[in-house]
Amino acid sequence: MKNHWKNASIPAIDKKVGRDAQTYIHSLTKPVGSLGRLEDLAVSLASMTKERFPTVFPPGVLIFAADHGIVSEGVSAYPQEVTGQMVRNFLNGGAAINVFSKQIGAKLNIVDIGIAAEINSQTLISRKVRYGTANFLLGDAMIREEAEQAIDAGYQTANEMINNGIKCLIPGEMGIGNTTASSAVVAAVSGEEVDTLVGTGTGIEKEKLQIKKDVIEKALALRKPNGDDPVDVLSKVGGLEIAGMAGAMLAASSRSIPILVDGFIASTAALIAKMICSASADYMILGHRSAEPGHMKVIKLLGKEPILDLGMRLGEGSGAAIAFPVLQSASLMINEMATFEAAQISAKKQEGETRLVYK
Ligand SMILES: O=C(O)c1ccc[n+]([C@@H]2O[C@H](COP(=O)([O-])O)[C@@H](O)[C@H]2O)c1
Ligand SMILES: Cc1cc2nc[nH]c2cc1C
Repeated sequence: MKNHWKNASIPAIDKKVGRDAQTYIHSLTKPVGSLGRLEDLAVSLASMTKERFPTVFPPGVLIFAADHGIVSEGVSAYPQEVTGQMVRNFLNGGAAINVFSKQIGAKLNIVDIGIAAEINSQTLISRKVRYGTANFLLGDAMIREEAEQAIDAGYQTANEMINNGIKCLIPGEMGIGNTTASSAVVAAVSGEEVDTLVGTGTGIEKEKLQIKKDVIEKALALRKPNGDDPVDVLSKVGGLEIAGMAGAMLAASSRSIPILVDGFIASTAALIAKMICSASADYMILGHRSAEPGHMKVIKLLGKEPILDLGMRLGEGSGAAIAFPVLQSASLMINEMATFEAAQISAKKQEGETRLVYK
């Protein structure tokens, strides 16, 4: 098995292009700094793409779907079959991410990286590593080679979308039980108390929440993942879609393509990608803050401020897709606004005044 991602090299972001973009933004027809974080986003996009006039269109939404053996411990509000059923919904165009992908003009690809069922479809990309992970309370979720293979599937499928012209990657996921796997992964790599990380996921009741916390604590004690080894953590308590998204992020960063990161599960994958190669994080922009409590911790570890905070907790890449128009505004601003010089507007502020003065 070839692991393409192991040979990847991630170029440094170009801070000089970022500084040039910042200077140029100051010459646009608006009071200095008045577009707030939109200006910072434009500078980040310039440094990532190495283009003074960065483009993020078209975006590509790449969804990884997989199942989780841990679901048999009663940690989700929904049965395992919903993963495959929702994938059919994606293929039929009826899910939230279909609607939002269409709204933002995104290309949308769905990858079966480990659904515990057979789905026959021409449009589903089949990169099944195994039929769901094993119940990680009873044994490792998967073997190390499978985690590596899943990272590679993500790396390759993202590279294909980039070859086909996407300018911004939105990795998404579908996997009943994956908030349990993500909480376990974050606890393992951060050393944070499980109690502070675990949330209700798809909407479990109080009693189930306690079971979920106990299951994760017991599993971490039994599996003993090495928090310094991201592939070990993935294989012991992780998930195939988390590995796939991490691989996709490694691919995008190696190609200087900005990554718009979704909620708790996608951010957990971002953390894994960052552990594999820290330079990958320089290409990540957080789309939104999920309602899942563990996301707060992951956001802190990634050291970035999410664009939106809408109380969303759907997954599928949906929060990032919703944030995409903001990123697009940043790109269009620097690409299309007139400079003071071109519009013949005096750029000089009068003492105590911020109004523009027309010549
Ligand atoms: O992205 C998030 O922040 C998020 C938070 C809670 C739930 N989800 C979605 O819900 C599923 C996992 O929830 P659960 O309760 O089955 O672990 C999975 O398909 C995710 O896409 C996603
Ligand atoms: C219906 C449904 C849709 C989802 N999309 C992402 N995770 C999900 C979980 C459920 C249960």
